[in-house]
Amino acid sequence: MKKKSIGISGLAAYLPPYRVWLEDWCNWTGNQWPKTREVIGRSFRVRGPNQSVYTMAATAVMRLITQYDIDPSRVKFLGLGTESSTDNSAGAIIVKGMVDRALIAAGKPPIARSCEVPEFKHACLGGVYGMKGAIRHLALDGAGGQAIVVCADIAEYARGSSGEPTQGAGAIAMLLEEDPKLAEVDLIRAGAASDYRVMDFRKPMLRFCGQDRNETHQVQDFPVFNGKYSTTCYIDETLHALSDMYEKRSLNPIEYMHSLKTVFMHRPYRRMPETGWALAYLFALSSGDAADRAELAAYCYEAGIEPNALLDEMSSKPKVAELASPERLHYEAYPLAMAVFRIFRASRHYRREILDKMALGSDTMLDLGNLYTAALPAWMAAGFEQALDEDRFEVGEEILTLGYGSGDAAEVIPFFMAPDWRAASSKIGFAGAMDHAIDINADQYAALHAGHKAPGLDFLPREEFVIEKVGRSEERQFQDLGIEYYRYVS
Ligand SMILES: CC(C)(COP(=O)([O-])OP(=O)([O-])OC[C@H]1O[C@@H](n2cnc3c(N)ncnc32)[C@H](O)[C@@H]1OP(=O)([O-])[O-])[C@@H](O)C(=O)NCCC(=O)NCCSC(=O)C[C@@](C)(O)CC(=O)[O-]
Repeated sequence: MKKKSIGISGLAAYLPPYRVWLEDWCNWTGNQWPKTREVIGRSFRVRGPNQSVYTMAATAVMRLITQYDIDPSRVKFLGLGTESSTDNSAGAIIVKGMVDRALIAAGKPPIARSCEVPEFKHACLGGVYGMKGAIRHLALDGAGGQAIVVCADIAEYARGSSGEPTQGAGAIAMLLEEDPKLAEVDLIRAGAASDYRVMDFRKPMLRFCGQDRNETHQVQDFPVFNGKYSTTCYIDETLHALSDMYEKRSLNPIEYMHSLKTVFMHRPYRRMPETGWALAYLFALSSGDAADRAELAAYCYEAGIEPNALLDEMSSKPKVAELASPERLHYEAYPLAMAVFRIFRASRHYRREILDKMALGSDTMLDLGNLYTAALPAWMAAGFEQALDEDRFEVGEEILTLGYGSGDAAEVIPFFMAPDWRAASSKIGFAGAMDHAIDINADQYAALHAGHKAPGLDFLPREEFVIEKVGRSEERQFQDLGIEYYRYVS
């Protein structure tokens, strides 16, 4: 049986307008701007008082339907990937309800009545799992239809925590179908990994107890996390997912890495994907030919490390979950490899092998912070748009995507650029979605962060969903406590 070509035909974005410049934030908080610029980025967005993960998701879906002229009655799968949902029962059906009402009000047909509406949760990987679910749907019972997956999140961290400069908010919707216009997503040639990591980054419900949310009803969703340990988990899990893919495809890791021109990864902040890909490169050198091993040995000698000791460490398969204790959280899983990595980072090869492969869209990403599930698709959207401007992809070219979600799990999925990728990329409109921004000051940031109304922000929404009111009734005859009621502002 011939394998069906299924993948992505379109992408659309929504970002809340409220923007914090990290240089300003450094001045407000006494953090170092040179470090923040190098490690984290330039700015991030904050959700507004009338916004939730559902308003952002539904606005991105409306944009996708409009930009790609989708017939909603053909959409039989609407998946929501998020870790910021505020309803523990309903999920994507909320988004469907909002979009249907706005479509009907505009004289258009609603999304199919027979549409499936799952929500996918696994930290930042929920959107990738949603995309895989949609592809499997299109390959089986949903054949011939279309699917939409929307990834939406609000990444908010407690003030004063190490995660605060990595905040962000936004949503990316993707259209999936057979014979995709943008890129085929090849699940058969993908790799996966998962391992329980206790408390690298979690969101236990206990955090909500005692929150007084009377003013805007927004629940504060600050994670319980251990920054350094979370980066160790990211690196280890992405290495395992890559190994799975190499094995499945009988790839020579270093030859494969050299052959790729573009990589998009989960991006919680600027440095994380660079470090992850660079570690993968060093591991790949270790199983390469004599020249590759000589390159690795050169970095080892400069770092004062015996190459054989590094090779032993690389094959040691450390049990990262055993570092999940207060005494061991700061240990490196691969201490020698990390020391060699710092030498490699300063070498002339680093730009060619690491940074150049992540260049597409990466300047735009400096202004996004962490979008959790939407971080990887946002980078793809920004990257495809830049690739179109610079005519960078060949039809059939392989692009590697690497998703990661704390807790943790990773997915490495190859994309192959479709014949129509240029026309499909021209409709993404990512730069336009970024354009709309309102710079906020320290007081406004403090208010929005605390879930209060911000003084002096008189933004009038247009062509987007807002929360009109939040239910308060807990009567025996009628209950709607905490239910958000939405309006599409046309
Ligand atoms: C990531 C941390 C821990 C960093 O927190 P930190 O306190 O900035 O850490 P640091 O002090 O160790 O500094 C980091 C780097 O800055 C460098 N540095 C120092 N000074 C300068 C300077 N002047 N110029 C240039 N660089 C400078 C310093 O050398 C170091 O580089 P290294 O060599 O170790 O790579 C923090 O941002 C954090 O806690 N973030 C939140 C957690 C996070 O994002 N983890 C990422 C992996 S987990 C993940 O991606 C999943 C997630 C978070 O998205 C959630 C989900 O899946 O749902």
